[in-house]
Amino acid sequence: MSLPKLFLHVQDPLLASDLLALKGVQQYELNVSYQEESWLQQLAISQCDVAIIEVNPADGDSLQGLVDHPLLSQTEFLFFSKGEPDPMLDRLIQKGAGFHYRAPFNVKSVESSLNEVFNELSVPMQYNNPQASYLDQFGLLVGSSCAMHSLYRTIRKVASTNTNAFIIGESGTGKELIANTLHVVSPRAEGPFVAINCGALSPELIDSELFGHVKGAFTGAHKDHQGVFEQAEGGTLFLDEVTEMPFEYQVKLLRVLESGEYKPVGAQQVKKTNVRIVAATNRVLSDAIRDDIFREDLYFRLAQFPIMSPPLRDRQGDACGLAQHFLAYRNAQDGQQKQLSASSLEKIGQYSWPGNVRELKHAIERAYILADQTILPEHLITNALNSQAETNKTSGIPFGMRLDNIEKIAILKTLKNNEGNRTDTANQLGISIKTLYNKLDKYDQTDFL
Ligand SMILES: Nc1ncnc2c1ncn2[C@@H]1O[C@H](COP(=O)(O)OP(=O)(O)OP(=O)(O)O)[C@@H](O)[C@H]1O
Repeated sequence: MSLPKLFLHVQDPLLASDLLALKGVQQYELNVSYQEESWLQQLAISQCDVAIIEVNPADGDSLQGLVDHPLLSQTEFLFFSKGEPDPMLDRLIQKGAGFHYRAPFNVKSVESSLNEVFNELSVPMQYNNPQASYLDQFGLLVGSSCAMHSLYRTIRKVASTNTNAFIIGESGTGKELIANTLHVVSPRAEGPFVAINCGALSPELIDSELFGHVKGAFTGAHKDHQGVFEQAEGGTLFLDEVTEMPFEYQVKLLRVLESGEYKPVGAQQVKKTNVRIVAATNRVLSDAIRDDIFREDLYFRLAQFPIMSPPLRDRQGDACGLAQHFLAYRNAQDGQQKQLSASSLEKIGQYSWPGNVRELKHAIERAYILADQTILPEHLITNALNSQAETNKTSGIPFGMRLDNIEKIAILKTLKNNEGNRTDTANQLGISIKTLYNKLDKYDQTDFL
């Protein structure tokens, strides 16, 4: 396994030599900065896990540029400064960038930070027991790759603050799980975690679903109803697919975020809200803003802390580990001993998983159903992996297969065919989008962990 990478941008020769003498530094692959170039640009290219930066007055642009840069969440920063007040640096530290050491420096205290990060990054990837999961877990997330450890550190940093977070990533990468994890490791963990899918809100009831209503507010309002803001009071409100919220409601949401107040439909009094908002989207945000699908001002309100959810293809080694993990949990559920053959694991490792963890999880679920004891490559049904096998296995439905399994396969296959588009999938299957969401939710909750 390659070594974690450390970026060093230090002008003071004494400080540099003290740092270079640390054992904690020597265990990394070292990238020393070209002093004449912006350290942010160099870092964006070298993609190091840890960055030691000695800040000087000429660094304003780099510090400013880092505030909304994905590197902020991917890299552990150790800043060194002379101690003169620097609002931009303060802002970065508040956003969880890492540590700020002020002169005179005690470089020995840097050692423990470096060791901690190094240990997290150097997880051995040994696979030995086919009946067990061997991946690391943080909150509800499973994965041992560097990308996942970087994500765990980011979540830990955001969790301790009260800021809103915006999770950006492809469909199926685990954005809801990240939001839930952020909640359970935060001081709000005792409070509720409430998730809504902004794409599935019914247009007639959206006000009431968000802000609640009082008895008699409209025909059919037989009793008071709590909206999601009230349900999530003291906890976390997860706004999934926030970019799909109707444009006019985005203004309402923005107002609530700005004022911290909302009014249930038909109520006289406003209510104060105390929730952390975590939003998510799998859209390319710049496109959504440009195409007037999503309001830029709302984006800035929500994205106090952007969190990137890495695609599965960027989590080295995790695909096989997750397959093993899902299978181990499924075996435990049914008291079974099914195993993945070596060639199946090889295929899993080679495939790019465009549908990410969801696709992998569903592939294992289907393979588990189809295989007697050993899961062979032909049991692993995904369009790209084995389209011929898919046709054979699912067009001629095996005798005795449970009806709910047949339904599941039909839904997942149609979803896959529509590249994840739920509206088209629901239309083709002749069910409402709400029913589709309910069924997908049910699969996610009952399949495995
Ligand atoms: N790191 C992980 N460890 C374990 N399970 C995971 C992980 N990431 C995702 N999953 C599982 O994959 C499925 C999809 O995850 P999730 O719904 O959180 O993805 P998403 O990014 O929110 O998808 P979408 O954008 O389509 O809503 C879920 O069943 C979830 O439990």
